[in-house]
Parts: sequence; structure tokens; C-alpha cells
Amino acid sequence: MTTPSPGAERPLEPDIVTDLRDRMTYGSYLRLDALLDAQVPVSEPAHHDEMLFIVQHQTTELWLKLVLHELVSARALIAADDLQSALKRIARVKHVQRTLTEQWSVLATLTPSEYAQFRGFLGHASGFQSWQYRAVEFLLGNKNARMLSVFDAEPAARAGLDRLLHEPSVYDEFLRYLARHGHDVPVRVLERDVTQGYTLDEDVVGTIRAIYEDPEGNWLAYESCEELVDLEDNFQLWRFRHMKTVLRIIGTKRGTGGSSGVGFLERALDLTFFPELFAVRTEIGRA
Ligand code: HEM
Ligand SMILES: N[C@@H](CC(=O)c1ccccc1NC=O)C(=O)O
Repeated sequence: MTTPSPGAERPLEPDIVTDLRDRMTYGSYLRLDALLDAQVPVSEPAHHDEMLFIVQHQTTELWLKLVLHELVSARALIAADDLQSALKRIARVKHVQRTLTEQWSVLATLTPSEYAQFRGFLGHASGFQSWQYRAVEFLLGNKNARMLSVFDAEPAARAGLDRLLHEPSVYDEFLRYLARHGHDVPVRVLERDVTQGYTLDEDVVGTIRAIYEDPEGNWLAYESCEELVDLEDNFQLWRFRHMKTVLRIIGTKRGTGGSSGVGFLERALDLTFFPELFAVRTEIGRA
């Protein structure tokens, strides 16, 4: 084998298609014109590091689009008793979450001095106004109608969120699945007002405990519980990295969205989507 020398031209294989007139191409299929035209800095003169800031947010929104696509599908599959397929969707979401959590290290290369030079151009814009992020929170059960008010000027986003607010979450559907498959789930839980955030029910802890005390007898339900725990764990890791990245970039300044800043993000770490799945850990092995 000879190693090609650095300056050597790599020959094109003879069958590479080069006449692409009137054919679908990479760029046309992926709408790269629109996608790559969408990075528009607002700082004047344009600050070098604003590109990083924009790309970081846009890639996050693209991944959130996939997360929503998968979670909406997972919820429908659970409702249709196809838990296996739902778990495949959730497995994919978990990989996306890991990518999103890792991605914070790219933004962490933005220093406080660099960010301070263009932060003022962002006005009151804030991640708090990300409708896709709010949609994921709603789908996972962290419902809060007050979060809708920031979308008054975006009717399509508001309508989509309002619909999700009134629909059962992934966890609501999981508990209904358990009830359909012989597990004790109180009617008050099955018929709860799904526009409200989900709160712990002691009887459901007992139901989950029974599943954890006999994994072999409840394999699919048991595995599903653990997948949901992974999902929440990953979500918390993303929140934690966000909070820590914000701390290193703006310290404890107030947020552009009007919140207290890091304090607000820290409080979000106390939230739990699937309270019984965590409460059961304290019970297991107890008399
Ligand atoms: C320099 C980088 C960043 C800073 C300083 C920052 C700061 C903040 C602050 C202070 C808040 C609280 C709301 C407010 O008052 O504005 C917030 C919320 C939020 N940020 Fe960021 N952020 C940064 C990057 C990002 C990125 C890259 C994303 C990804 C999309 C993001 C997504 C969010 C979301 C979704 C919320 C709402 C969280 C919730 O409601 O629990 N942020 N951010
Ligand atoms: N809330 C941030 C600003 C910010 O990060 C941001 C601004 C515009 C669009 C998205 C943003 N990302 C997350 O909050 C701040 O207080 O500096």
C-alpha cells in the first residue's frame, strides 16, 4: 500500500454524479439555503462570538424538534399499548439529551467579557421564550398555564402549547397503561385534571413498588420505569449544565427574560416529572 502524498489530488471515481441540474441535491433536500441563511447577528458591529451563541441555540432547537417528534410518538404508542416501540423512541431521546448536555461545553468557551459585548443587543429575548422547550416540559408533565403568557405574540406557538397543556403527558399515558395491564392506579390519578402539574400520589408509589419488587414478573413495566428515570435524570443534567454555564458567563445578574437569573434556574432543579419513580427508591427493601 502506498500512502498518498499530502499534495496529491484525490481522483474522483468515474461514477460520481456531477450533472445535478433538475435533480434533488444535498442542499435542496436539506433546505440549506434557508437553514444557513438563518444566522443573523444583531450586534453592531457584529461581534465575532455572536455566531457561536446563535448556532448553539439553533442546534438546540433542531434537536428539540426531534425530541418533540419522538415524545409525541412515544405517548401515542403507550396509549396504543405498544410499549416496546415507545421505549425505542425514548432510547433515541436519551441520546439526544446527552448530546445537548455535552454541547454546553462549546458555549462555555464564551467568556463573560465576550458575552457582555453583545448581551445588550438581545433586549428581553430569552430561552424562557422557547416554545419547543416548554412543549417538552409539558409533554413530560411539568404543566404550568402561566408559562403561556410569554407566547401571546406568537399565536401558533401559543395554540400548540395550549393543546399540549390540555392533553395527557407521557407519564399520564404510562399510568393509564399500567391500569389497563392490571396494576392498581387510583381513579383520581387516571381522571386527574391534566392541565395541572403532576403531583405525587402515595398509592401510586405502592404500585410502582410492587413492580420493582418483582422485576421478572413485570419486565416491560419495570424497564419502562427505568427508562423514564433515565429521561428525567438526563433532563436534570441539562438543566444543571445550563445553570452552571449561566453562572460562569453572567454570574448572578438578572436574566434578560426578567427572572432572578441563576436563582430561578436553580429552583428548576427541584422539579420532578415522575415523582413516584424516585420516591420508590426510598421504599425498596423496607419492611
Ligand atoms: C450565555 C448563554 C446563556 C445565558 C446567560 C442564559 C441565561 C438564562 C437565564 C438567566 C434564564 C432565566 C430566564 C431569564 O430571566 O432570562 C434562562 C432560561 C432559559 N434558557 Fe438560557 N441562557 C443561556 C443559553 C441558553 C441556551 C444555549 C439555551 C438553549 C436553547 C437556553 C435555554 C433556556 C431555556 C429553555 C430557559 C427556560 C428555562 C426554564 O423555564 O426552566 N439558554 N437562560
Ligand atoms: N437569558 C440570557 C439571554 C439568553 O441567553 C438568550 C437571549 C436570546 C435568545 C436566547 C437566549 N438563551 C437563553 O436564555 C441572559 O440573561 O443573558
